[in-house]
Amino acid sequence: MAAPRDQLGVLEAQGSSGRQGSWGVKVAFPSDPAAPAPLCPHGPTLLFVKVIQGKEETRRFYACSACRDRKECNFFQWEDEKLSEARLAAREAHNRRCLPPLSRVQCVDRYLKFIELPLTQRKFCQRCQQLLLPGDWEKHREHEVLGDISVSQLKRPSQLLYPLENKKTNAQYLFADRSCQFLVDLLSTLGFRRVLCVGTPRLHELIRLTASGDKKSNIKSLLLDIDFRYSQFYLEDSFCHYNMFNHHFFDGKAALEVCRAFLQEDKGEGVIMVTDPPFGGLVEPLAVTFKKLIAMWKEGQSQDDKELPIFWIFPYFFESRICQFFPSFAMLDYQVDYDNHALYKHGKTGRKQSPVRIFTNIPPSKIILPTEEGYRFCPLCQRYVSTENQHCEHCNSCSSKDGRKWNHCFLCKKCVKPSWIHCSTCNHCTVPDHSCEGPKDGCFICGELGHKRSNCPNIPASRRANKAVRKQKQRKSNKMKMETTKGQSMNHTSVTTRKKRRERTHQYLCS
Ligand SMILES: C[S@@+](CC[C@H](N)C(=O)[O-])C[C@H]1O[C@@H](n2cnc3c(N)ncnc32)[C@H](O)[C@@H]1O
Ligand SMILES: [Zn+2]
Ligand SMILES: [Zn+2]
Ligand SMILES: [Zn+2]
Ligand SMILES: [Zn+2]
Ligand SMILES: [Zn+2]
Ligand SMILES: [Zn+2]
Repeated sequence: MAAPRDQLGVLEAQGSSGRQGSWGVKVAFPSDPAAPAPLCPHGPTLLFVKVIQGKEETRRFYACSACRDRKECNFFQWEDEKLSEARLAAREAHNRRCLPPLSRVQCVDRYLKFIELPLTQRKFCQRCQQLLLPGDWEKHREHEVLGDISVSQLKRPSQLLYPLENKKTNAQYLFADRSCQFLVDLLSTLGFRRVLCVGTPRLHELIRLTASGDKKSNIKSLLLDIDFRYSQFYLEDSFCHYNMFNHHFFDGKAALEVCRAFLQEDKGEGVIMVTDPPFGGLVEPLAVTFKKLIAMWKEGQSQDDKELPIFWIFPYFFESRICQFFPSFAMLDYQVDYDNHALYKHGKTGRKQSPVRIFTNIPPSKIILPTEEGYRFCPLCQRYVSTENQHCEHCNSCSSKDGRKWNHCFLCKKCVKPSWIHCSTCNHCTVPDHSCEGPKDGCFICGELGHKRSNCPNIPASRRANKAVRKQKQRKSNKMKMETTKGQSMNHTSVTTRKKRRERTHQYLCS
């Protein structure tokens, strides 16, 4: 039974489903909305439908909401499939086996014991990604163990833990200091007192660090993340093990109430949600989840017309898709940089321009972008824009999306990328080396003209990034091979060990 699971997300961006030449899967609505979705270890599954050439297949199926790779979670069930009692029992047993090794309460208990230990007894197993109490030492004797874990290390778990970079689940790309500091300063300038961090562990820790160091900016933060390792470092009121694709709290009602209380404190005043989901994730289930968090915040609100302030960090080519669900959102020009993403990081090793932006319902006029990093204020648009993003008098806006100067096309009546030309056969602007023969010569993925499969905005960013990273790695590896022949040997062991270590930790965390 082949589940078309790996194609998830292809149809997602820009609402491309239904176009000729497209294929993939999209989220569907259950025929019976009252019937609960079957559960996988990551909570309620989502209903998907396969779409080929714009046509939805009739048979729909449930699959994991969080993992876009069957290797990570292989849940599959046709919508109309009836399971035997035995299979249902086996599934329940599997879900139970996949529970984290420790309950939330046990984690907190261990953490409290750990911080009581003298420095010399505070150890962290790098292989198991776990803080060790003296009773655990023997079991980890042969593992790589870090000693003398200081309080400042405990306060920066995102630096102690290695990022889970598996693209199809965690895609844990951590903010570069510059972007993280910018966000913290901005939140403080805007006067927020509480931040609900959904999938932003590094921002969460920087907010807490800033608050403990500076009494004037005493912002509180609550982290919701699927990465269970973080539960070792926080008490119940500052971390919830959570799945943002189905609004599932792994620790049940108690955790949900922590989140509710956090959102509704001070009658909901002074709180903002900041989220940076995995880029390969589907926008629709995320939007459904965020609307549930908004509703939770609204319950505690007296004024109906207010909106929960949100920063949703995502690549710019998802603009139309995000605005479809949140019409009041605007995209800021600020380019968010990451530490561990070869393409989305600033400077020499990354490309200069990160495609990741902030989408928000806070008026852009209130958000000051740093002029020393190449932003300027446009008095006509009443917002900060990239310096090269010039105001187009015909569009009456600073129209560039990617930070470069775009050119106005009078025939298309809009600004277009600088490399594009107006093709009189196609009757619109597009890349110069296109073929004018119609949809079959357009993009293989979405059928649109103007870009090729490799640049399709409908491929999740992560996939494209992967490809570019693979290319980069290939180049590097070719270079290394050349160097090897010059007498150097490659260290295969370290790569294998790292891979094994990751697999083991993944078992510990997710299965
Ligand atoms: C792109 S990273 C963002 C990290 C952020 N840039 C930072 O530095 O704080 C995505 C984050 O979302 C988390 N995540 C991935 N899938 C998730 C899910 N289904 N539910 C909740 N969190 C998830 C990852 O563990 C990771 O921390
Ligand atoms: Zn799952
Ligand atoms: Zn260990
Ligand atoms: Zn302007
Ligand atoms: Zn224009
Ligand atoms: Zn044109
Ligand atoms: Zn043409």
